[in-house]
Amino acid sequence: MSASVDAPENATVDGVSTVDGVATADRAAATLDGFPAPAEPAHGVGNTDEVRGAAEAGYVVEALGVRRVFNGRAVLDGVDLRLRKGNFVALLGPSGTGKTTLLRILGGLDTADAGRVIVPRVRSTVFQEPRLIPAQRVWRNVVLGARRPRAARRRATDALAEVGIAGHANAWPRTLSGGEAQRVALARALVTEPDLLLLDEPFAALDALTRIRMHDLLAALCARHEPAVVLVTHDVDEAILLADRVLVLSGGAIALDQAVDIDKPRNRDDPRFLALRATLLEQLGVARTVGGGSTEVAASGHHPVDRNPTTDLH
Ligand SMILES: Nc1ncnc2c1ncn2[C@@H]1O[C@H](COP(=O)(O)OP(=O)(O)OP(=O)(O)O)[C@@H](O)[C@H]1O
Repeated sequence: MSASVDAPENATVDGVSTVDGVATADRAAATLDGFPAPAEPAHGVGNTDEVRGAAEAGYVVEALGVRRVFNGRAVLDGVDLRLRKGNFVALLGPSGTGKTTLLRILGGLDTADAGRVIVPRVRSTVFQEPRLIPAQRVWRNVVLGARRPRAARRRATDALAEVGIAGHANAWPRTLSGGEAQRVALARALVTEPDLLLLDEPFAALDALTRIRMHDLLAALCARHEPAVVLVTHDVDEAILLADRVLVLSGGAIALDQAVDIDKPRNRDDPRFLALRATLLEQLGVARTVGGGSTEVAASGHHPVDRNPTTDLH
């Protein structure tokens, strides 16, 4: 399905006029049912056949032949990714394989050198650090990107209640624990009701018990809001627990696209879970597996970090 073409920035790629390398389908265009003609896409992108075609096919995200070159090296070279509303994919891969780069391109924070990227206009990113503004109270942090500031306070309160920390609305960010701060970041990401939620190792800095709670929270929020989700993680178990599909990025492209056909909530002792974990670790070049705990691909990309949820407390 690769449609990779070499093209300079701010040029027409495969007929999709791009301002920043990302063609943006508007919310209506990206819905599955009752598809109307795309209207007013962001970034000055015209109503192209490609944007319309992706939406008509039911894709919220359509990235084809994505290429990104840094210092003469193609970090991404022919990445294809299509997502429908409610799809949840986890993106695994050794360190430096371009996971964050792909996420940044989907989020409009970076530009593909070639290929076609269609994403919905309303999208949010959660990073490993909560990135809260210290001088703003929690509720104001939540509604920073709100489009209707008048109802902001109520919407912030609702969003904070949804992530379980309504009582902290008036707090300053510095008074929050790491888990609470990341809940605020999640509330901020969801308050705009994004069609695409991009998560870049959002739980990596949290202790193991908080991480488990955040997994449950994220699963519940995604079931309710049904955005398309791309989760970058080094934690193979996290990927299997949460995602409907696990992708492995290797050699600049998606080397494995594996459906997770296990009922939710998923149990790490389930034989299907264990089998999939072994498959993914093998794909990642990791020979060792760990029973019971989470198996994380270390930053070097070649060795797992053994974790035990009951003892891995910071
Ligand atoms: N702005 C940039 N300029 C130059 N090189 C870059 C830039 N951004 C990323 N790179 C390089 O691209 C490669 C991929 O980086 P990226 O952060 O996307 O990898 P990753 O898979 O997310 O890694 P990790 O798992 O360690 O977070 C790395 O070699 C990185 O140094």
